[in-house]
Amino acid sequence: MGRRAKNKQGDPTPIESRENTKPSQKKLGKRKAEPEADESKRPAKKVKEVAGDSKKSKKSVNGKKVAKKSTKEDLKKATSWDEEDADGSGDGWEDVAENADLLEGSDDEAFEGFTGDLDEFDVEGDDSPRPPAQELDLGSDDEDEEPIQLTKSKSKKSKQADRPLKIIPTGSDASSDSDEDEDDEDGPTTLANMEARSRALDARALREAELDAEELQAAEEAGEEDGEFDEVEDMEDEEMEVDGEEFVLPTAEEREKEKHAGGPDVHLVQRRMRECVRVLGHWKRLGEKSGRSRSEYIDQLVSDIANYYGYNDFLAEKLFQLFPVAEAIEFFEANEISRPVTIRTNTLRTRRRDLAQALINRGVNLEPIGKWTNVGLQVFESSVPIGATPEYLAGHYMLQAASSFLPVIALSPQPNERVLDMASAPGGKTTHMAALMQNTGVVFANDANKARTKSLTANVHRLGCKNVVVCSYDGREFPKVMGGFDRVLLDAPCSGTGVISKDSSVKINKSERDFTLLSHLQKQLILCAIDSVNPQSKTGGYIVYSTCSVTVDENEAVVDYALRKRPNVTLVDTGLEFGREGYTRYRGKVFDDSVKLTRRFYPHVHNMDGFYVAKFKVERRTKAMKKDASEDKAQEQPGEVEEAPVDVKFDETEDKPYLDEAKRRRMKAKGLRVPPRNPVASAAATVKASA
Ligand SMILES: C[S@@+](CC[C@H](N)C(=O)[O-])C[C@H]1O[C@@H](n2cnc3c(N)ncnc32)[C@H](O)[C@@H]1O
Repeated sequence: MGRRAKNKQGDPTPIESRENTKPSQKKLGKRKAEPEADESKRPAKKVKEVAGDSKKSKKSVNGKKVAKKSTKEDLKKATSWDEEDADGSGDGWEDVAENADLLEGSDDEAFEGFTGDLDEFDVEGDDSPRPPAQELDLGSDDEDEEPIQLTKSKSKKSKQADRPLKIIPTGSDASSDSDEDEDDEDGPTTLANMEARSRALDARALREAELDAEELQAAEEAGEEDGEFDEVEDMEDEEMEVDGEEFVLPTAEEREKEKHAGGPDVHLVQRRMRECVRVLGHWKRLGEKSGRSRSEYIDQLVSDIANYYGYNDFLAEKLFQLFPVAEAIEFFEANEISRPVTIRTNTLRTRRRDLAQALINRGVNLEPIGKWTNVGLQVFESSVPIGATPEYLAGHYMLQAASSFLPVIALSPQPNERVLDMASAPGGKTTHMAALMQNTGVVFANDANKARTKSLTANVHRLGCKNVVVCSYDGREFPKVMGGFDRVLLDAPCSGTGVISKDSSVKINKSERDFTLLSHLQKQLILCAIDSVNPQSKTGGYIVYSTCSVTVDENEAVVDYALRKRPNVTLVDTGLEFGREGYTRYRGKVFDDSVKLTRRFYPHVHNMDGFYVAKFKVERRTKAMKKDASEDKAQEQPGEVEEAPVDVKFDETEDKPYLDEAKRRRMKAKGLRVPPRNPVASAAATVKASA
């Protein structure tokens, strides 16, 4: 079976953006049409954008070098949070796209600039928390309210006009509302009709997605046995010729030569990518004719993707493998575009409609994100910096990526519960949970990085969360430190491959070793998170595991590991209305069938950061479970599944190389002489972890 076919995943998402179903040739074609001067600089520019260290950037096209693969040895450095905010200075800027126009202004500047009167925002005392967020309904429940004219949104062209208009809407809420949705399209958007407008957009997107899906299906059924998009047939002959010459795929040697000569011309790269996508998408018809193997085309395409978008070869291939060929290009393209700026209303301080009104009055052009959240607002443009408004300073909202609402919605913490946020800084999700719990119960907000707890604490105070206790332990010390929680959120440290659009350094600084170490840390943390839950909780007994990464090693592999090591947990529905199913098979790995209950989110599909969410229910351990675990073990394929001891946390032999590595790092940090690595042990660890 071809590589693409192996990797292909069915699309369970009810809606996909129109872009998602377009073959990538179009996108690449568009690039071709762009001015040459800009184009030739593009890869180098991308690399230059890498935060803070343009010298890292080396190898590229046209003689420009793109950065060497990272040689970071340190797991800490492998994670996205350190690079983002190692000094904890990112107060309130949790997971937010860097959009200079909208977000400019540091916190300090913002405080200096604040001269307003907080009373005007009708801030309720913290002692009388607002009703739970679920009860808020923007617009429709308040017909007497004076409609607020969003004149700006009608008269000005949004800066986001070139992107899919909305963050992905839900598929389930469109059809029944269609009449009302269509209604009064041309009138001004008011707070009263905002929700309906939002639904209308959702409904339209659904209809378009359905049409796209139908078209796609029709195209597939129309005889393209290859199973990929077939809309370029007419262009076939034209495309096969490049500058009057027939396109010929370079050999591996030619590719090497080309690299040594300083990299290919950017136009050549574009053309080749287009050709490779086209041939791979029509393999039966075009592949055989080419006389080359599918893997030769794939190697060329991956190499060109790395070059064109500025990734190291390893990461380009790793991400490429996640998708069918044409979709992979969509993913890489989406990583070049910022996601929409979004804010979360802090319902401990205000209501969404009041916040919207206050911000509209300040010249902010915004809309509800979509029906799936009743606290989110998408900011299209603003004449004031969104991170420095009086409302921001008064804690009426958190600048927060839409994707990071998802794990909290899935966990759904209830009032009066005892909740652990195991890796919580800078606190976007902690403060969301505190609000859902209406400032009752207690949220233990933990983060191993003490520096980052500063911004966490600042946010907790700013947003008026009174039920939060901040602490700083290594998450792996739980439940020894504390256990018996009703719910636990593990928003795990990860590689950040879902947030490349906001941190492009990920493109070049992640190596295979980083993924190995991260996956191992995540596996350790998830077991500790599970063990910290009180299985007898009357109201809960849940854990949510999430990452802002799209790799399988950090997501399904971790979840599957937890299922194997802890027979007392089961995956349950996340309750999220959209998102693709988690993989149950991936490149020879087979995961538990229930892993399909987990959800994946992608920039090119949902117009959100790449994200992953899994929800577990934790039950009491019974003797039968222990027995089952050993029976399961007996049935395991040799070499495929690790031992699943119920009482033992980690297999020390298996973990020894990692533990040694951690010890080396600690010694290094203390300035002690570090013993040389045991090459046999490290190699064994790498082999085992990648098996
Ligand atoms: C993805 S960020 C968390 C973002 C946070 N949940 C939020 O919503 O604002 C991951 C966090 O894990 C923390 N971390 C890394 N290793 C950890 C460990 N072993 N135990 C606990 N926290 C850890 C990092 O300091 C980082 O703040």
